[in-house]
Amino acid sequence: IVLKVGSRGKGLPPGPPTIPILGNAHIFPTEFPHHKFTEWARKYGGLFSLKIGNDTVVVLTDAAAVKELMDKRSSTTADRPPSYVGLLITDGLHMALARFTPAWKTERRASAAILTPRATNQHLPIQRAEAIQLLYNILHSPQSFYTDIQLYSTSVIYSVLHGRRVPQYETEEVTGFIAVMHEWDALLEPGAVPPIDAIPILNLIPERWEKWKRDCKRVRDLQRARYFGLVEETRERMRRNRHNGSFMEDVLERQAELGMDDEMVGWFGGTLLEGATDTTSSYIQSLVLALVAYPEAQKKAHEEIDRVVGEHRMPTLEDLEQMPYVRAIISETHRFRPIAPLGAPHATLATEEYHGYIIPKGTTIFVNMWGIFHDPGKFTIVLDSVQLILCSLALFDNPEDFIPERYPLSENGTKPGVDGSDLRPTFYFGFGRRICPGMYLAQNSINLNAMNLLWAFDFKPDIDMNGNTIPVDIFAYRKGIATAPLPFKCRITPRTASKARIIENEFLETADTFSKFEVGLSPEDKEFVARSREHAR
Ligand code: HEM
Repeated sequence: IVLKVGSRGKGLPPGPPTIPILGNAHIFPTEFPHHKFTEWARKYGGLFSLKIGNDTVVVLTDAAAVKELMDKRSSTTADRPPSYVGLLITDGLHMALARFTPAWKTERRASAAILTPRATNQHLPIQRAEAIQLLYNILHSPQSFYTDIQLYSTSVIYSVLHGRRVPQYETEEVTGFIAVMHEWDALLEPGAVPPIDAIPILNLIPERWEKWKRDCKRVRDLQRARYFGLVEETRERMRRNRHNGSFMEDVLERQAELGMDDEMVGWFGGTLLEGATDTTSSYIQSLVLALVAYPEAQKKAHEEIDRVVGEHRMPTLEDLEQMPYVRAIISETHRFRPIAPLGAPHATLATEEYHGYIIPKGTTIFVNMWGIFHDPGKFTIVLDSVQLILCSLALFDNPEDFIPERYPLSENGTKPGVDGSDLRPTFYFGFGRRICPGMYLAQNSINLNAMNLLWAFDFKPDIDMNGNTIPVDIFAYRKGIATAPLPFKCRITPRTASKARIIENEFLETADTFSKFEVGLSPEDKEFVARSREHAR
């Protein structure tokens, strides 16, 4: 019986050879697992399995299987694998980690009512104002573009959720929040804590010998203080009739109708805050990285945006309709560097069968987005005659390159002749009932910032003291379920003096939009806001 633990049972999809008891645990990748999973997918197929002790993991690197199992059969694949750390820190109330529980369903319902395309459009003015703030910050201190992008995504979601913006990166609301969130991410990394979900007996080790348990407690206390404090601040403002149309006001007004107690409201707000920040900033940072690394694509986008928008005004969301190349750049950034290369793990609520394979109840499923979108069989393209000659008239395998030209050729960027209909443009936002509830809000942020940044700036590699170019490293990414480029340097300059002037003027006009969100600021932040407006005048 012991020897059977860890073995791949009959009917499971194939996978790497197992050893007794551990199964594949000894070879489970702990860093950038999407690379190893992609290698295994090429060897074992679009549906392969791993055994971790008695637990089963299935990895999907086949878009048709994803469509069928994750979207169409979502009623049985919408669970999450158990997370002891998640339970310890958030009592199972973190929407992104929660199992398929009544609490998750309640939070999901609450987000669906408020994060629809129509509802998110109400938040466009603050997104637009923060996007102008980002341009202004980059214009004046281009070297801190990386943290200014993080400031953008944090401030937008603070305003949307709690009606209270954060005006500078250095403020505790940004740096403290990001530090704790990264500590929390580290605790969720495979291997960071003993495998209590698979071997519950390990939980009997007393807390004084388990640093990770003390870390969980500290993270829990810090997160509760922030998230619950923010809800209390919003509640207090509502008591004083100082409503400003924020998302949490709506939740608090409908709290009883939504069936949410105070604990749930606190963690709900916290989950949305976490879900919105690193993801949006990671996307924009990857976009900048790609523009620096691929000047030809940047040049074409500049030409298009100049043709459609011109010199004398900033782009608006409506302009995007007329900019197929900029739209292609937006899609290609998702494909080139998906922010969650393995999505977020789902788990099965019942046994499923697919193409003769058995996927038992309780299986963890990863969608290998990296492997799907970096498949040379699907994403090889030929650009033009010059490249054809360079490649000796052969198709070259280039999913690793940033080539927006894929998109005008097919909706999902697959090479001509390959059926990409199992993919969809929102694939990067997840699947079935678990699809990202912040998708529309995120898309507005992405579209606004992609257009603004391309309209306003030239992005070039940094140069050293001797004037030599320092190329960016397009592979230097942070570990974790949600990745981001590591901080990098580049030169960002305004494309024309008149565009710089427009940014200055538009920045002054944001004061009106910002005023209702500049509540509860610390004295330092208030002074910072007053100083930067004065300086702009
Ligand atoms: C570029 C931006 C973003 C990307 C690429 C992204 C992507 C994703 C992905 C892949 C998932 C996992 C879905 C699944 O399990 O199948 C997810 C879940 C989630 N996202 Fe996003 N997201 C983004 C922005 C946002 C924003 C702005 C918010 C909040 C307003 C948000 C809140 C969440 C939440 C709460 C979940 C968990 C949903 C659940 O488990 O039911 N995300 N996101």
